[in-house]
Amino acid sequence: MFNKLWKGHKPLSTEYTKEEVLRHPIPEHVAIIMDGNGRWAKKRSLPRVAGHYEGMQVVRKITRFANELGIKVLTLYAFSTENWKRPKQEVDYLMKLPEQFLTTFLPELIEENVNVRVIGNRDQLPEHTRRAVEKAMEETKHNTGLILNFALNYGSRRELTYAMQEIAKQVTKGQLTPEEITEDVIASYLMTKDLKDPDLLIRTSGEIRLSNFMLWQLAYTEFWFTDVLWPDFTEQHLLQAVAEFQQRGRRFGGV
Ligand SMILES: Cc1cc(N2CCCCCC2)n2ncc(-c3ccc(F)cc3)c2n1
Repeated sequence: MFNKLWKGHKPLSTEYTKEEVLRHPIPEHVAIIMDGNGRWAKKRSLPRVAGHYEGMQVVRKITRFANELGIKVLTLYAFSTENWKRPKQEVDYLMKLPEQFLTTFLPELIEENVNVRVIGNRDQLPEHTRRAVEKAMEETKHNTGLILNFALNYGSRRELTYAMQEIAKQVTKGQLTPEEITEDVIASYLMTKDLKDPDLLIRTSGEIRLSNFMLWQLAYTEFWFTDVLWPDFTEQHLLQAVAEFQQRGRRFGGV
């Protein structure tokens, strides 16, 4: 696969302050493809899993800062349906991270009124992983602060395929006519049915593709790419992404 690197993004040229960013509307839903963890480790002659571990620390830091900024939903692409193809040792390590993250940070997340959610196919997760995420979802389901939404074993095409199958069943049963299949009906069959679409998508590490992530939901989302590797992503990078989002005039297809 020809990996076209995103050269359009200059290094952090303009420093933004939290106060400046808070003077303008904050994107309600920010989605992040947290890429570059393996490369971060390779640059330091470390094993790939060291990059994943470091990336997990950044998840905590950025979650806290997103909450401070008043972002309502933060969706993080933690594991795709394609990631099962990675070496078994790496997949086994990755499947331990949800548990490790929640064991360490769930008390703080509860303290900060964060509502943990997961989109993706949980049936295929190891029992210990599924148990950890379902416990966190249960223990935070009444929290009304930031929705921290992990995409875990998530694939957009699988999500769309399942939605179409369920809608077709409704039509077969005579409970839905083809004319009644509207965009809102389709959206109501997606895993993100309770969430508004992302306003801003961030992808790190210079890759410029969606990688089977929220293909329906990102129809009108602003994209912000950076060459920064996820383990090096800081609050200042999030401020820059939000500030640049605020400077763009979104038209939702209009003029
Ligand atoms: C598989 C995986 C990988 C993972 N990485 C760390 C971040 C960079 C991306 C790859 C590695 N992180 N980070 C946090 C979680 C997680 C998932 C669900 C949950 F409820 C709580 C935490 C996670 N899960």
